[in-house]
Amino acid sequence: MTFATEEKLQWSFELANDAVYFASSDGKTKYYGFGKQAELIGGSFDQVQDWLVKVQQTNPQPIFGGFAFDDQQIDDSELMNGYFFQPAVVYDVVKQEIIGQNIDLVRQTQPSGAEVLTTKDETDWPTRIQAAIDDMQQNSVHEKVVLGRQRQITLSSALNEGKLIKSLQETQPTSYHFVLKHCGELFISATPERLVKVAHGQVATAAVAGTIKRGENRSDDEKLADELWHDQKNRIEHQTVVETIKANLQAANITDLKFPTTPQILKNPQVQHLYTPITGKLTDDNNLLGIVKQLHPTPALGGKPREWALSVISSIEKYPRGLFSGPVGVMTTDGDGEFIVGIRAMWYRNNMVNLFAGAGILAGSDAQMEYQETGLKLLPMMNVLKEQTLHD
Ligand SMILES: C=C(O[C@@H]1C=C(C(=O)O)C=C[C@H]1O)C(=O)O
Repeated sequence: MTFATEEKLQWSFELANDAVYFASSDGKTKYYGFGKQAELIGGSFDQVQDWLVKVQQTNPQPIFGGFAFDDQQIDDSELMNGYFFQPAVVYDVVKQEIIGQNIDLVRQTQPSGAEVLTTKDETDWPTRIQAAIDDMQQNSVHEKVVLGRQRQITLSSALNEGKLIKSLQETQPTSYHFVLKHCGELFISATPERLVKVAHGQVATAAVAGTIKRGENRSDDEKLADELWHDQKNRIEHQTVVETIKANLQAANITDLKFPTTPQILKNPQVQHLYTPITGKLTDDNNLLGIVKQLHPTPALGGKPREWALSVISSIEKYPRGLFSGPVGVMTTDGDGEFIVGIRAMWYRNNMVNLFAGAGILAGSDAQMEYQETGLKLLPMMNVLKEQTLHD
């Protein structure tokens, strides 16, 4: 039997009530899942762990989903407060394997793509984040907080979901892709950031923090990368993330930690980041979700100290984040799996989307420059929306 084409899999999203698409930037993982044989809404790390064991005892098949960033609730959502499900069928594109009940994938007539009708930004964001900058200038123990903003967009019609996945692949080829659909809501992310991958006892994570724009040409781009690499503010911001991840991995009993001593540069079409890959070994007294619980939120998404940063985030940000900047991903059956950080993201429902972007704020931050940086981080999803109206 021939394996389904990706085009067919993408088009099948439209029909499914519950669906998922997850692809890693290294090309080693690519799944499409449809239908639902089990679900858990809004579970804590421990509840998801218990549920996972139970569900996979009955059906040893992959589970997909995500944890909300924090405890703040989004009232009108069944997806954004945390959602996990086990699809009835999973198409493993890399292995060309079908896991679960084979279903008939029928090519649908696609709706025409959605057009952007109105856009609302939080233009008062720089003024609001200034309070956090002032606080950090006065209290040196308050080192870093990542503050986010949302762009609310109304669309002329529903999103064309087949086109959406194709656009992610074409416009964000160097990112992870994650699309989670449940009852008419979608969470979409084209993130550069892995939270943790566990495969055969090996643990891989990374610090991604510190950002600069891309250059107009190669030499300009290299100059900007060099500027980022030598910039004190960005290096401190990055080092905070590296040190915290290392300490948390040690606390999670991960051994054999390996990482380069200076950061590398990670390039996406819109921005470049400081990047430090970190690897280690899993010991018997922990597992994938245990590590996620220990790491989340890293200071790349929360801040340092963690509890202070979380309280600043909930008081300064206007709306709860939901899955934005939360751990989202897949858990396969043998304890392996991968969680990424749900950034460069948007939430769709009822012809509306919220786009999300945040930036690491330090005592030395300039609020207006951070606003511009978040503007660049909104571009991946803006580009995906733009593609909705283009003809194939
Ligand atoms: C919070 C976001 O990005 C995070 C913040 C970064 C920074 O401030 O330099 C870089 C990468 C991410 O860890 C986002 O994209 O929304």
